[in-house]
Amino acid sequence: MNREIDHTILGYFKFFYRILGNKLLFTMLLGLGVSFLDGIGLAMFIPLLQFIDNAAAVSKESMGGLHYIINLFQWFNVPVNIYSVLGLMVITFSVKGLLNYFQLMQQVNLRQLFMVKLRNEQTLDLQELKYSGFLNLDAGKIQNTLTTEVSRVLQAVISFMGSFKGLVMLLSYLILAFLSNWQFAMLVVLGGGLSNLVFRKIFNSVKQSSVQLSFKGHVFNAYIIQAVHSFKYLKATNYFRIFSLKLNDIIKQMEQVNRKIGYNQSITASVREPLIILIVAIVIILQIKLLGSNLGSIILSILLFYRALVSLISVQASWQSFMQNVGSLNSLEDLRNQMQENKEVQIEAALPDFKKEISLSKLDFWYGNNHVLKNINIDIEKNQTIALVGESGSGKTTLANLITGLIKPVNGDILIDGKSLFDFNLDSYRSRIGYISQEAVIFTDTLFNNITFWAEKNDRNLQRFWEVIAQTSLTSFIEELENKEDTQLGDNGILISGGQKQRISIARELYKNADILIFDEATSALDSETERYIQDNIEKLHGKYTMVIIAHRLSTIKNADTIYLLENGEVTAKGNFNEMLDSSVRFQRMVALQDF
Ligand SMILES: Nc1ncnc2c1ncn2[C@@H]1O[C@H](COP(=O)(O)OP(=O)(O)OP(=O)(O)O)[C@@H](O)[C@H]1O
Repeated sequence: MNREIDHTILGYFKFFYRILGNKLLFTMLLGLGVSFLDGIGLAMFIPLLQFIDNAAAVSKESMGGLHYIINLFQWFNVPVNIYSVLGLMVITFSVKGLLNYFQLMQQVNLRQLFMVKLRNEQTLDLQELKYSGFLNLDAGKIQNTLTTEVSRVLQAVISFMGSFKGLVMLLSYLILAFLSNWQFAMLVVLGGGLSNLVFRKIFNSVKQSSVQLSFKGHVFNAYIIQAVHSFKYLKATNYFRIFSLKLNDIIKQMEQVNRKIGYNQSITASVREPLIILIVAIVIILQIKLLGSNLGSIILSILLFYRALVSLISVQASWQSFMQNVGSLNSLEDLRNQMQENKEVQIEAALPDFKKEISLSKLDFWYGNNHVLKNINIDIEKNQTIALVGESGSGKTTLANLITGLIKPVNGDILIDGKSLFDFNLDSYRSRIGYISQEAVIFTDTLFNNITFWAEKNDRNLQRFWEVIAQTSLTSFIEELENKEDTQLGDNGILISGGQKQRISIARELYKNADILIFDEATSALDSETERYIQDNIEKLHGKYTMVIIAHRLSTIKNADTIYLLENGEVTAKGNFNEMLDSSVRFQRMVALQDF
């Protein structure tokens, strides 16, 4: 179900409530309690006024409706004296402090919970995303949303709660101010309301900038990913200079938006106080000149308003901070919607053990208008090795993607022991697949974890680890390393060659003990000698695993049980190596070109 951000206060509340549930309400309620106690504490100043020297000037008239507070003391049979009033004040502010402490602690817990929930939700969405959906998503957007935007959403929720707390404080002071002198209060509130119109315009502009900032962040991240990924190429060709110009440009654009937000913040932060003081000043003059009140009668209201104004400033500051980050709520929901629309539907029934064969039956596949695979019929018997050959773009990788269930055929079916693969849980099928691709996959972790995929380091697993290391001729390489299997690989690890990376990738799949091994140009980065060695090892697996080998180097597939020649998405010849040499002129030419 698609979720849209409803840009109203209730809409924002619903968004945060969906993630935090009643814990959000509880924290807000604590905030309410703090504000309430603050109001009560402040109200204690009123009886205190009775004890100042000129008690007559600040008597009943100056307190307006608040003189009832004094009656309250009498009602509870507490003598109204300086000790009882001060004592109550100390108690009220102490309880307020305690409640404030709980509220702040709760807020810390809430932040933690919020980040964990959001990040886990996003991780799950990414995990459940289907491959075709992933191809249509922008990598920059994914990265930016999962890192920067999530932090901005956290800032947004903190500012949102801050605004609420400030608002409650503001309201409690306003109520006290109204009780004290309603005419004065009315005029100040009117002036305050008018001043808010000015801020409203600025808030809207900040909101728009916030959305722009999210978008620019996606683009920036996409460029950064490309710069890191293609660093070698950009460096070797001196294209980095031109690429940097593009990066500089987007950095400049982001900074312009940030600057606009900053300028707005500077204006509002500096204008707020003088504007409010101006309003109060006008109201005081109006009150004295037009309504004929004396200053003594509004002194209490001024005190209350002073506190109310401090709260108003804090509400406005929190709201502005919320607006600066509100664009991230859109990004988050937008990406979430895209991921949900492209979620892979997983059927519960796990695939039973694969016993006889995988049949690709009358498969057709299109990428847009490009008819990439046409009426493919291939049977892969258990523990047999098939090879897919053909020129670049003939559809070999697409076929491998179909076999792994990463993409679904447009027509036809993939049958496992006669049953459609798509009637079973695809993850249960993929758990049995080992995929060794053209680009070796290495994670930033130790060699042991890279190969065992974070298995527990016990004797059994270590023994298995060294077995697959031997199978992939990595033993001497690892034994020469200072930290052996604990050597760090990946970005911050040691530099390893393309061939070593590929052997590590192969070792990982052998460790996994997959049923079906798919080698997509897996030995392309190896020198002839290592290739032969690995080839011998793959040969040793022949008959033990079901293997699909995609290879340009035909020497790699000499012993495959069946070779399929793909031309423009069609199988134009099949057979073992010698049969292919006899039957396919195209295959003969390919072999001749490779100087066997
Ligand atoms: N994600 C994609 N979106 C659109 N078209 C694609 C996509 N991936 C591949 N194609 C197209 O599908 C066709 C087959 O590509 P595929 O990668 O399967 O070929 P291949 O035989 O594996 O090539 P190579 O040997 O160069 O890896 C090509 O025309 C390619 O342009």
